[in-house]
Amino acid sequence: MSAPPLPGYRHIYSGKIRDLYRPEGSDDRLLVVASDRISAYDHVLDTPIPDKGRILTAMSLWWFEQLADLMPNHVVSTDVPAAVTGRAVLVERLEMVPVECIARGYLTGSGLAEYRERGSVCGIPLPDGLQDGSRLPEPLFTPTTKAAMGEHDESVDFAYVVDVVGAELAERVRTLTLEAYARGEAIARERGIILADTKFEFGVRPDGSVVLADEVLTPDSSRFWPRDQWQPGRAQPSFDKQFVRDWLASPESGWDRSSDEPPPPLPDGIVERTRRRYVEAYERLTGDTFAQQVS
Ligand SMILES: N#Cc1c(N)ncnc1-c1cnn(CCN2CCOCC2)c1
Repeated sequence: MSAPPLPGYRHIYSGKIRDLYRPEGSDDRLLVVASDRISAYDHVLDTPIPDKGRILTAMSLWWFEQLADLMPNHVVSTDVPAAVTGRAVLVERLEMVPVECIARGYLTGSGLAEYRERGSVCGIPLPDGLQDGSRLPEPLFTPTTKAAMGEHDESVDFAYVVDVVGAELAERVRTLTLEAYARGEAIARERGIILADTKFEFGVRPDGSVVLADEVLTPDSSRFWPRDQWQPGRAQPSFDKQFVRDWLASPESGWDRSSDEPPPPLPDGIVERTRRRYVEAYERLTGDTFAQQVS
């Protein structure tokens, strides 16, 4: 699903999963459009997951509301072109903070690798004996650079953030990151989902206020684990992507993950079961029914 042409909007950027447009004649608004694309093993798959863009857009909007008493956000309107209805949001154009603001409540992925090498994550020392999936003594602010498309973000320490954006803004985004994560983790936990870690992006308004931007607390910006299967000491199953990962790693796919070959198309059954996991995550978190659009 490539970025669709939208009359009245100029396409300005394509990420792995989402696309950015600017409304013609406006310099203070952007349109963020979520596709049905899904990534796995660092590849964007050829097979879309129907409704994924709509489900994650609805989930992000719901999270913005859950966090609205803690911080302002960039959402302006969901009155968007019919071609992208339900999977696009009109937002304030902000001066983006050039750092990925990551909160970790659990140790895994690159954080675990750094811990095993140095006993710390982003320069923050951690106790001995932590395993893959261990809950951290307290959530950590573990920022990274914003790498160019196709490159990997690099972990940085808080001093780097201070150097890049100044002490006041660095403190502010760290505080907001940890507050938003704590709120999200508590809400998700009550509903059977562990939010192991998440990535926020912030922007700054002309008046200097710091605003929550991008998407928030979705399975694309966070690790979602089923709480009832949490077991430190091993890789945790992904709430949303495990069917895809397991099939791609199975002999049935015929794919060699270590090769340079792109992954094969997904079977219909894997697509449908994955779609249902996104719907389940949305309905568990919000308590609402996801209304599939009849296009
Ligand atoms: N959100 C937002 C936002 C904003 N409100 N104001 C100015 N710039 C941005 C912006 C520009 N790029 N990105 C990186 C993430 N993108 C999100 C959309 O999809 C593509 C990737 C954020």
